[in-house]
Amino acid sequence: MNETSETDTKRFAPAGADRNNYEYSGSETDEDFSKYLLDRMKQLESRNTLLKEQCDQMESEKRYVESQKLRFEREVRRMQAEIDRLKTAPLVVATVIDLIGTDKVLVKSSTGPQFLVGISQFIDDESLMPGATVALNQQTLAVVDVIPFTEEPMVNAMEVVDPQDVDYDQIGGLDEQVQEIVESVELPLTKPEAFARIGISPPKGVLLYGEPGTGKTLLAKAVANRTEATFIRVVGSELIQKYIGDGAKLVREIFAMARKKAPSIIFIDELDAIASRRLNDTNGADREVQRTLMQLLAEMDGFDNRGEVRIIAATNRLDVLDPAILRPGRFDRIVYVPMPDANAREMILRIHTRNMKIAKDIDFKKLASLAEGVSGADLSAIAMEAGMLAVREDKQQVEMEHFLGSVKKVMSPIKYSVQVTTDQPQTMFG
Ligand SMILES: Nc1ncnc2c1ncn2[C@@H]1O[C@H](COP(=O)(O)OP(=O)(O)OP(=O)(O)O)[C@@H](O)[C@H]1O
Repeated sequence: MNETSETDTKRFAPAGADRNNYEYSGSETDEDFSKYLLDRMKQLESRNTLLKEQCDQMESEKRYVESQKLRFEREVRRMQAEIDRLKTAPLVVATVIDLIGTDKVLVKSSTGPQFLVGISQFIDDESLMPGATVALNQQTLAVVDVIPFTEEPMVNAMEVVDPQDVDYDQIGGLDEQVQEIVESVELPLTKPEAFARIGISPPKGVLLYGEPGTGKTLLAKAVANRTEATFIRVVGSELIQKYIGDGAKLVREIFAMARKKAPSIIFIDELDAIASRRLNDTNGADREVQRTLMQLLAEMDGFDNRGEVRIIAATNRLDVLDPAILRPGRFDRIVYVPMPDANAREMILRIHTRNMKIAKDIDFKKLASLAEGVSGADLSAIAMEAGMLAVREDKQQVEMEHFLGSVKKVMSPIKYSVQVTTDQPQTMFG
């Protein structure tokens, strides 16, 4: 320690002494100096520990930040993909009309015009056939996808009814109408050669019109049963309301299905919902109705009169129908289905009580005259209600009094509604 240099002496100067002017005099002991060094080492060690701890903490923060970075990078990639997806141009939907050679196809776009377009190499040749629905690239109009044919939405819009038990003898008072239906629907399906022999085309469609519950559906079911045809029932209002935007497509699919299941009868109930006269100020809903109607007209124009698909439509409002639907070649048989007169009412009551146990003295004539102004559906309700009264009284058979009670019950809403309509103006105008 005696050889300690001048700088060292300055550095080891005791605390509190003036370090620059300090002269090592040799009076300080080596012991003091070792103590000083020990203190200094302890200080440095604790400082080192502290820095190590800080370093560990920084390391773990770094790892956390790195994992966050990865997470955000993934999120950015996902958002980018979403933006790209949203930016891609929509595909145009079209129907294949014909295949031209191996690499061209004639399509009719959903907006109307026809195009001769190319086919993407990824398209399976087998699925590309006339009638298939395809997606076209918006710029090149090349076919990029074949949309699978689905019967699913249609199954809900229409009913394939089994009209097993309905026959003409269950229809009361509509002999003329039955005759019309036999000529225009039954015979073309069962004896097409008779028409060919004479050289005339049977009507494609029959339009039944009349009040609700007068037997229009019943007529259609009976003819379907006679001809053993598939009976497809479509309700016009459902076509529009339930399948907004899809009405036209459904009409197409319904006809496709009818052809597949031929012989078949398409029964369009509430035709007025899709075929009412067009108004000038067309809103979205009207346009939808129009598209559906146009598709119906196109389908009717497109199929062969002598084919095995017949159309029967029904409406309560002939007056609101678009004249286009009544043009020759479409619904060219228009049949009025009237409310039953007294004779018809008697007949309908007899039909609906056929399978009931009734007393021998039932005066059907009297019941029919009492039930003036009621429809076939009401008469069916009268028979059912009389049966219910007999059951309630635990009777062995249905008596005249039950029928009288039931006529009164079923008639009361009719009387009420007549009263309301005649009373109303009086109340309104004092
Ligand atoms: N002429 C009739 N002969 C026998 N039963 C009838 C007759 N008319 C109606 N009915 C009875 O009323 C029920 C309902 O009739 P249907 O569904 O055929 O009426 P619709 O004219 O098609 O009515 P909507 O216009 O409301 O569709 C039938 O199932 C049948 O029981």
